[in-house]
Amino acid sequence: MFVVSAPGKVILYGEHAVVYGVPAIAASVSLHMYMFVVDSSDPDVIELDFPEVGLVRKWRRSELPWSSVSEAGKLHQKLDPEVHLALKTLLAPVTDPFENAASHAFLYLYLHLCSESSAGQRFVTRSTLPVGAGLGSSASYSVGLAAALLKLSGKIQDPSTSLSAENLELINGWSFLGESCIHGNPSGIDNIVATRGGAVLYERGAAHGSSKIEPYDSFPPLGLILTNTKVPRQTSQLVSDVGTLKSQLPEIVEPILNAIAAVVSRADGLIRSNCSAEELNESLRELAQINHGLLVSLGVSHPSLERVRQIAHELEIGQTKLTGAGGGGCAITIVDGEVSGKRFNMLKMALGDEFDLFETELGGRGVGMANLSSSFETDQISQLKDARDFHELGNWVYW
Ligand SMILES: Nc1ncnc2c1ncn2[C@@H]1O[C@H](COP(=O)(O)OP(=O)(O)O)[C@@H](O)[C@H]1O
Ligand SMILES: C[C@@](O)(CCOP(=O)(O)O)CC(=O)O
Ligand SMILES: [Mg+2]
Repeated sequence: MFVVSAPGKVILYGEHAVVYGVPAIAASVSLHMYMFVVDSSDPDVIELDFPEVGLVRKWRRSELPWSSVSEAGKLHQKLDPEVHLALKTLLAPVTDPFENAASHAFLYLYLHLCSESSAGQRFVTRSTLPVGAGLGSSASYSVGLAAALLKLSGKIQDPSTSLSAENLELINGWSFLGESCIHGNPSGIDNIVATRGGAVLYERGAAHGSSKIEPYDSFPPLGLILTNTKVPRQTSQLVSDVGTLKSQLPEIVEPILNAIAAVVSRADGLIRSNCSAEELNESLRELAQINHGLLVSLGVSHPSLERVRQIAHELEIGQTKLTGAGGGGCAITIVDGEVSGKRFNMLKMALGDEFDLFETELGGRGVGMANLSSSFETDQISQLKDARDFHELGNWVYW
């Protein structure tokens, strides 16, 4: 019995454009997805219990489309269309899009990493991250899933003190395929941040393995408020809408993507420079405003996100930008100076209960795993409340 965890992320600059090879800047957040792997009551059955997406499901291993899996597909470079299709057919009766996507990613990785003769297991998730809100819950789920199945299948040996660079590469590669099942066309930035943690400048490469990752050794301690508009949306739809706009109006969309690239390049230069904290904060706020405007012109904002922007502006709290795929979900406000309880509460009161506000630390640890003691009972999972409860479950190993 063991548990794995992976963090969510915020994209500070460059979302959407990153899908088309423009660099982007992202950092992990201190909200996590946890996946518990415990023995199933029936040795022939795999059971999923994912309360955040309302998924409770069981499959006999013999029902799964093992014959569609090829050895080449196991090299995890891109989705194998045959397995993808077999799973679409198997999951056609699952009409809820969240449940369908989570089951699809699970079974795709399970078929490739485990075998028909593996023992029965039960997989239970718990997440402190909002799902479908722009904070990379799909990537933290995919990273946790990849880590859990790689450990279960022995492809990652039980690590004693830390995960190796090879372990990390395996987890990141397989989690990208999980993200591909959920998103269709992910850039890879979310899964890299959920895997390695910290903060990075990421640029998607044209070929597998050619993406560039430039970590930040020290990321500025930005005062950041996260606001969840609670307007549901799916990243796959928003990414596909931007793709359609790009193919219909390339002469308009390409210059917007180039402008986003210039915003990211300017922000990267500033973060790596030794300019004063004040100058940095002011410039990063200005760049957030420009980046948001460019995302609006790509059609991925939402009236609820504009409301957060307007209120934060009226209260002179800072500059707000959507983060992640937009269309609802979360906004980040880069605060003018430090986040004080007073400013946080002012924004919270003005926005009201329709919105959830969080403070988060940027740049924490990536994927982790811990063995559970033999006395651990699955009933305990639903009683775990905060990061400390999860941390105390065992000796966690990280990268
Ligand atoms: N805790 C979880 N358990 C199961 N599936 C999850 C979980 N968190 C996220 N997912 C999957 O990720 C999808 C949401 O991803 P997405 O639309 O990219 O939003 P975001 O990544 O911004 O939260 C859900 O449909 C579900 O398939
Ligand atoms: C829009 C995009 O840039 C980020 C999506 O993030 P999220 O799923 O909304 O957390 C897509 C991607 O990079 O894969
Ligand atoms: Mg996502």
